[in-house]
Amino acid sequence: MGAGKTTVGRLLAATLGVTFLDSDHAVEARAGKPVQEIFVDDGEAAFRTLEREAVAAALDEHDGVLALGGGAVLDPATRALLEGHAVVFLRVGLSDAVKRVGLGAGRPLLLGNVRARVKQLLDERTPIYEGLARISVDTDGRSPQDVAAEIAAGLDRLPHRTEER
Ligand SMILES: Nc1ncnc2c1ncn2[C@@H]1O[C@H](COP(=O)(O)OP(=O)(O)OP(=O)(O)O)[C@@H](O)[C@H]1O
Ligand SMILES: O=C(O)C1=C[C@@H](O)[C@@H](O)[C@H](O)C1
Ligand SMILES: [Mg+2]
Repeated sequence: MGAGKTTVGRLLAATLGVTFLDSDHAVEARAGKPVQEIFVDDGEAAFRTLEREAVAAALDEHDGVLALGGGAVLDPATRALLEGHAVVFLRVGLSDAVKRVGLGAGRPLLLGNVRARVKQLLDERTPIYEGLARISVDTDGRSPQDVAAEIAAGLDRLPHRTEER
């Protein structure tokens, strides 16, 4: 959270001239309410089910840049579906992440002590993100435009890019 997936993903799609989709927005469209309301009304497990379905549909139907919710890759089925895709990991350190998410509004998993929760999530998830990524980009102290430009250059260098999307 706060890595900049939504912000950078949108910029990258514009740079590449392709469409942009965010899995959180797709889940919200399916549920008819914001992510944090799904967590409160229905619980995290219900959110994760909707997220798994939304990501699977997006990978099947959408041909542009897909920004994933921060926890989407915790699901083994989602990880399997991402194989062969040009997965990008936006690396962010604790300090920049905390600055970017502020009080954590709209991010239910950060409720309570934002800094401690961000640290815990980064520690738990970084190995998973690193294991999936074809491209990793450091984002600390850099603008979203700069990060998007580095990803676009990295995609150009990936082998068999056209077959893999
Ligand atoms: N490289 C950056 N430098 C500074 N601020 C950034 C950068 N990238 C994103 N931001 C800002 O950080 C905040 C969080 O970014 P964003 O919502 O894109 O993160 P996210 O990874 O999509 O988070 P989530 O997992 O909650 O969906 C936004 O206010 C955004 O403008
Ligand atoms: O990191 C997470 O688990 C989450 C990140 C957000 O994108 C949302 O998908 C939701 O708030 C959960
Ligand atoms: Mg996002």
